[in-house]
Order: sequence, then C-alpha cells, then structure tokens
Amino acid sequence: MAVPQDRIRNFCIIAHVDHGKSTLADRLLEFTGTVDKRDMQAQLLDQMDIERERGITIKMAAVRMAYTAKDGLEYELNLIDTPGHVDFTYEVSRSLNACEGALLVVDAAQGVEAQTLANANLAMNANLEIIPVINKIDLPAADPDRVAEEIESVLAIDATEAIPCSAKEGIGIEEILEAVVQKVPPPAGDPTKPLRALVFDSHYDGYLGVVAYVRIVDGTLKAGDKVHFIATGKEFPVSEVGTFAPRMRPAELLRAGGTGYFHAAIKSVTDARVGDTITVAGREGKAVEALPGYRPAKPMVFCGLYPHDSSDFPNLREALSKMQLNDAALSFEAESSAAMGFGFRCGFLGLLHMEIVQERLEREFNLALLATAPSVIYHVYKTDGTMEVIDNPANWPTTTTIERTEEPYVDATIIVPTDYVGAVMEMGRERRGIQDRMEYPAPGRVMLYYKLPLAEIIMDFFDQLKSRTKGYASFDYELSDYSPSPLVKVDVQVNADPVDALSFIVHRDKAFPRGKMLVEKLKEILPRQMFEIKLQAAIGGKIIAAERVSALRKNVIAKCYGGDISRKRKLLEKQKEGKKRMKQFGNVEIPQEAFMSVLKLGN
Ligand SMILES: Nc1nc2c(ncn2[C@@H]2O[C@H](COP(=O)(O)OP(=O)(O)OP(=O)(O)O)[C@@H](O)[C@H]2O)c(=O)[nH]1
Repeated sequence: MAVPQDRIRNFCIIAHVDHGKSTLADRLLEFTGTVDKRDMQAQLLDQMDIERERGITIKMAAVRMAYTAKDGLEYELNLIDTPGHVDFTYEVSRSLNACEGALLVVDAAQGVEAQTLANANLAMNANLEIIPVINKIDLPAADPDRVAEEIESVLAIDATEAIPCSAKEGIGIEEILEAVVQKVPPPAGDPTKPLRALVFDSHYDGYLGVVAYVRIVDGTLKAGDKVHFIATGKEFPVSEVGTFAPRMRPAELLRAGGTGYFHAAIKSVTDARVGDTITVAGREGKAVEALPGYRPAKPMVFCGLYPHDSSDFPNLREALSKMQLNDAALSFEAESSAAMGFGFRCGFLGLLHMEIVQERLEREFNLALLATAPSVIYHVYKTDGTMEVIDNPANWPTTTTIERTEEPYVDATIIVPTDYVGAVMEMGRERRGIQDRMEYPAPGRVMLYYKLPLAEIIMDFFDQLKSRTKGYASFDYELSDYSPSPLVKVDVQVNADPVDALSFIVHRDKAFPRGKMLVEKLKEILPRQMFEIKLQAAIGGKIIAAERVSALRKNVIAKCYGGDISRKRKLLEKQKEGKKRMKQFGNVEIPQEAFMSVLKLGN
C-alpha cells in the first residue's frame, strides 16, 4: 500500500481529559475501515485495562489508516495517540514531534480547559498545523460558537474553520479526514540519507522484547539493519519492522516520513528510551545528528512501598522489575524501615503515575502493599558547603548541619467559572502559592496562573480543587525550578520510638499544624492496647505536638469479690509491671490508614 511521501499525513489528537479523544479516534478508524465496527472493542487505542477503567490515556499508540480522499487519491494517515495527563507531558511532547498536524478537540459544552491550553501550547511549540474540532455538538448544552470564540481568545488559534463534530454520533468525521489531508503538510525528510528516526514510544512484549515506535525522519529501516541508539549508545540488529493497523502488522520497509515499529530483542525499555534518536550502526550513522530535545524520564515523586506480608518482599521486587521493563520512568531501590521492614523506595513521574503503579502491583501481582507518604526531591545546602539531594525523609541531614533548603516549584494554570475565583484564591494561599496573573478569556471564566510548590500539589491538591469548585475547575502544571524554602523534617514517635515511615518534610510554618493534625489522627486510628500509647511529633529533639491513647484497662480485680485487700493490691502491681513490659517491648500495629492520613491531612 506504499503511497508517495507527499500522500503521507502524520497527526495526533490533543484534548482535555474527557473531551472525546478516544471516541473520535475510534470513529476515524471505523470510517477508514481500519477496524471493523463489529470487531471494535470500545476504545481500542486505550489498550490497558486500568486506562479504560479510569478513562484516561496513559500509553500512546500509533495507527496507520488508508483513506481515499475526495480528490480520488489514496492517503496514508498515521494517527499517533498521546497520553492525556500532566504526569506524561514529556511523552506528549515526543509524540507531537512525530507529527506534522494535530486535531485539537474541544468539548462543545465545556469549552477550553487547562489541558486544552497546555496541549495546544505544546503543539504550537512543535510547529504543528492545528485543526480545531468542536466535539459533542449533539449535547443539549453544546454552544459551538462560544467555544470557537474561546479557542480564538484563549489559544490564539483561528477557529473560523473549526469542524463541528459528534464523535458519539459520527457527525463531522469525513470533514475531519479531509481537513487532515488538505491542511496537514506531508512529512519532509530524505529517504536516500542515512537513517534518522525518533523513538516516540515503546512497549514491552514478553516474546519480542521491546517494541519501539518510531517516526522515520530520514532514510529507511528494515529487518536485518543494525540500529544505533544515539543517547544510550546501544546497538541492536532489527528483527522486524511494521505498522500498527491497528494491531502490529509486519512490513518490508519503513521509509522517511512514515511511522511504525521495530523490535530487536531489546530486553528493557531503558535501552530504547522515548525521545532517543536511532540511526544505523557504523561509520555512516556516526555523522547523523540526534534529533533535539531528548531527556531521560526523571521521577519527581517518591514513596516507600512495603509488602504487608514481609515474605512478599521478593515478589514485590520481581513485580517492580517486570513493570520497569515497560516503564522507563519508574525507579526503585531496596530500603528498610524499622517500622515496616524491607521494602522499596520508588520514584514516579507524578501522583497519577504513582497511583497507577500501586494499583497494578496490587491487582496484577496480587500484592498487599503499604505506601508511605509521597515526597518530592529537596535540595539541602549544608554548612560545609555541600549540597544534598533528598527524596526520602529518612536521609534528611541533622538540623545543625543545614544552612538552607530549596524545594521544586511548578507553574500552574487553573481555569474556573468566575463564581469560584474566591475558592481557588483561598486554596492558592493555603498551598503557599504565588499568584502570577489572572485573565478573563471568555465571559464568565477566569484563568489563574500560579507558582506553587510541587509538594503542595502531590498532597491531594486536585481533589480539593475539584471539590471546592464543584468539579468545574480544570488544572494543569509544569515543573519550573527550585526556590528557597525553610523546610524541616517532622518525626513521629510512638511511645518515644520514632516511626521512620511516618516522618515527613514540610515548610516550617506548617510543621506545627501538620504535626498536630497527624498525632490527632493517629490517636483516632490506632486501636487501643493494654498499655498507654504516647504519640508525639518532633523537630530534631523538640516535641511540637503530643497525644495519648489511653490503655484498655483489664479489670483484674473483678474476680476478687470482697477478697482481702492485699491480694487486690498484688494483682494491681502485677498488672502495672505487665504494662511496663508491654511498653518496653510493645509493638504497636499501625494501620495503612495512618500512613495515608499523613498524605491526606491537607493543610
Ligand atoms: N454526547 C457526546 N458524548 C461524547 C462524544 N464524544 C465522546 N463522548 C463521551 O465523552 C466521554 C469521554 O470520551 P473519551 O473519548 O473517553 O474522552 P478522552 O478525551 O479520550 O478521555 P481521556 O482518554 O481520558 O483523555 C465518554 O463518556 C464518551 O462517550 C460526543 O460527541 N457526544
């Protein structure tokens, strides 16, 4: 089905969550006959179960469609799916770089939301031809004219030719395909040059190893070629190349301008990094320059994961290793905690990534896990002139050696109806945000720009924002930089023993309220024991908050009706001794809720 290069179109769909990206992709596949309507499993592009359940797109996929346009010619349309969540911004930008155009899908009832803006900006930075699509026009609340105005005023994108569409009812699908053919430029690139291709995604297959998704910029790629990964320096002989149609279909050759996959018995996705450039091994390839913008995925949020049952430790290691085969952004290393035994310190791209990994470990690998409160990466400048990078409260240096501390900040955008501006601003203050500016992009709507500490966002920010704005706020952020911040580590002690897994790092002004709330919460949650439990929060040696869980008093004298008083006293003495011993060796069981309460405390 090889068509000339000028009849190839590489494009993607970008949208805010739930605006209908997957539904539209399904319709395009159906319309072009790429999949049979009967065979169509709902939303084929979202291949993972959890993705489907949560209705979010995490992994990208690429599908080739053959489309005969109204000009009578056959075109090759490559649809590249992009993940929709802020944790995966880097992956979004990689997949955009594999395209020349983007369908910008906006819900006709909801209008432009925070991720519409973020994704449109990424697409503009990648110099893509943007085709606005106003979806869900079948909804009674649809207001396509207002949404078109918003696209123009908020995104500065010409929306006079925005395509009205209902992905659900199949309206506007052909118009969209025609617009892709007419407006998206064909790929540039020279098939006669040495191979240069962008790895824009990959997945791990138990039999084939890593399947790398590539956009060929120059040259060609076929089975038997030896490829060289420029960033990692690794080389592999290619076993097979092909396209997704929508499942993997082997092909003889991938050519400049096209997209597809190859596999080459690569054992881990860390060897075939998203964003890396491949070329041919040997002298010819050495002269090829890497495509710009590569960086390895860097975990931003960390937490300790511990098996509930300590004998599951090796199983957890195996499960994490297996997941890492498919997820280059996941990091882990063994650690031990006095309170929780052996486990792993794990690093994630963001909160959603963390939740997904935990959920999959529990569901797919049948592991019961305890997770410690998430932490970001702090910079600690010490009095001896050195700087330490800390992602675990356990490694926080002693107070006297610290000169100053810094924490990561993000640039956040919040779009909200005017009625809720007060609620958002209040939250911004509580979360130590610095308001940058405020814009009124359309009647009744406000855009607020904030600088916020990342640590405040991983603490339940989005849920809070949603509940305080009755679900109307949309939110997006990107990492900006590190700023000075007076941070302290708060230790939590149960009967004077520090419970390392409950320690947290926090802004000095919030140490007291959070310490207090935490011990209060612990008091509520901890089951009473035969002995008294003392709960304390402390900075360094200084106690900042304390609570007591009183002992369950076993009524030892109940049986001694009227007996002599000395016997009663003896029994009471014995009970006291018992209590002491319990205290000394006492092992208080702390339920998972207690750990989660640290996270959920809010502010
Ligand atoms: N009424 C109506 N509903 C639609 C239309 N298109 C999509 N939907 C619904 O909107 C919801 C979200 O659609 P999806 O296609 O899953 O949205 P998405 O943008 O892919 O969401 P993510 O995968 O989370 O990014 C689903 O319940 C769809 O059935 C449409 O044209 N009209």
